[in-house]
Amino acid sequence: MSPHFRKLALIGIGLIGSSIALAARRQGLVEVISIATRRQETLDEARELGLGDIYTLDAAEAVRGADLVILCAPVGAYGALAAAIAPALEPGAILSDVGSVKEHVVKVVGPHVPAGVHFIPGHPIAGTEHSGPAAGFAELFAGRWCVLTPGPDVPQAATDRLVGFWQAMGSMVECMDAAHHDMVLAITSHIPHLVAYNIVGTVADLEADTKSEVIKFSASGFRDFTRIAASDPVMWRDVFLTNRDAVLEMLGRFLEDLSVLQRAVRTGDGPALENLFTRTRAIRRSIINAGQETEAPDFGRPHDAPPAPDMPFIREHGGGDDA
Ligand SMILES: NC(=O)C1=CN([C@@H]2O[C@H](COP(=O)(O)OP(=O)(O)OC[C@H]3O[C@@H](n4cnc5c(N)ncnc54)[C@H](O)[C@@H]3O)[C@@H](O)[C@H]2O)C=CC1
Ligand SMILES: O=C(O)C(=O)Cc1ccc(O)cc1
Repeated sequence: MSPHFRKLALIGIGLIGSSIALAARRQGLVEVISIATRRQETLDEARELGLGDIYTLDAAEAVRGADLVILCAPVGAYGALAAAIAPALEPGAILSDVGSVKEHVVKVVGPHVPAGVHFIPGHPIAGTEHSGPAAGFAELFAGRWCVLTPGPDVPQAATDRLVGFWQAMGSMVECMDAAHHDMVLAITSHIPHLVAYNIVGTVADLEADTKSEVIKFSASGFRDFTRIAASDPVMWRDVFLTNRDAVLEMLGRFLEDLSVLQRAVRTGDGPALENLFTRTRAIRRSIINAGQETEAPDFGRPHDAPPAPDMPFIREHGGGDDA
């Protein structure tokens, strides 16, 4: 099944939309890229960066004649966007997205999808704390997972085509149920971001003199949190508004475990602390050994940076039979 598309429409052109534009173009996966944004300023920036071929403020106009449409805006905008583009979607087209939550997307986009259009929600588990059209880079998806959550009515051939598209951009692809995705991502991505926003927020609320001391002497642990807590406020607001149940479920467990740790610290329970820290160190090592992370993550390369030195990774792990 060819991962090649005639016309790719990207609705929203921030970090993820621009990275798809650059990667799809570099891999020769599309003939024409049309880009729609809400604001003229963002559209002008995308044009200056040469990310596409057609630029418009009208999302319906952008999707006309497209055989692949990917929503790349914050998930809170998806319902209105789906309603706007629905009448212009071509029969046989694939409609997908990149949102960090999936059940909500199925709920707000699904009802607008016309018969004959194949709706396959997606989520590349790859990103940085940067946003906007200039933040994207073609290697963003290399060696990273992309989750697809096709419904039962989607023809296998359409799913295979989209799997091929992501693999050709270097991703490893897995299909799963939307609710399962949301539960897994709540603990692996959403709660870590909430914790980072919280710890940096705690520092932000300290008295001025203590705060400047913290910033002056911040060790790498706190600095790592500040990177995550610099992530896009609107995007993350929407994640927590739309994945509420799974986040609350996982937050409940997290707080229970934090209470256990609090008790261990209060009672001076060294073995309990050492035991946990030994188990968590093993998790980090298993992630490194699985090849999903390097000791020094290379997030945030600018879009015009030279190809990442680990690009052969694409051939080893992506574009193969991971789906
Ligand atoms: N930032 C990250 O690391 C990752 C983000 N995602 C998902 O990708 C999507 C886009 O995120 P980013 O590219 O990081 O965001 P971004 O903030 O860099 O870009 C979003 C773009 O969406 C457009 N937009 C914003 N509001 C809109 C509206 N109301 N209607 C139409 N267009 C609108 C604008 O063109 C804006 O540039 C989100 O749904 C997010 O959950 C998925 C994986 C990683
Ligand atoms: O920058 C980071 O550390 C991230 O965690 C990037 C990220 C953000 C949101 C997603 O849905 C997937 C990946």
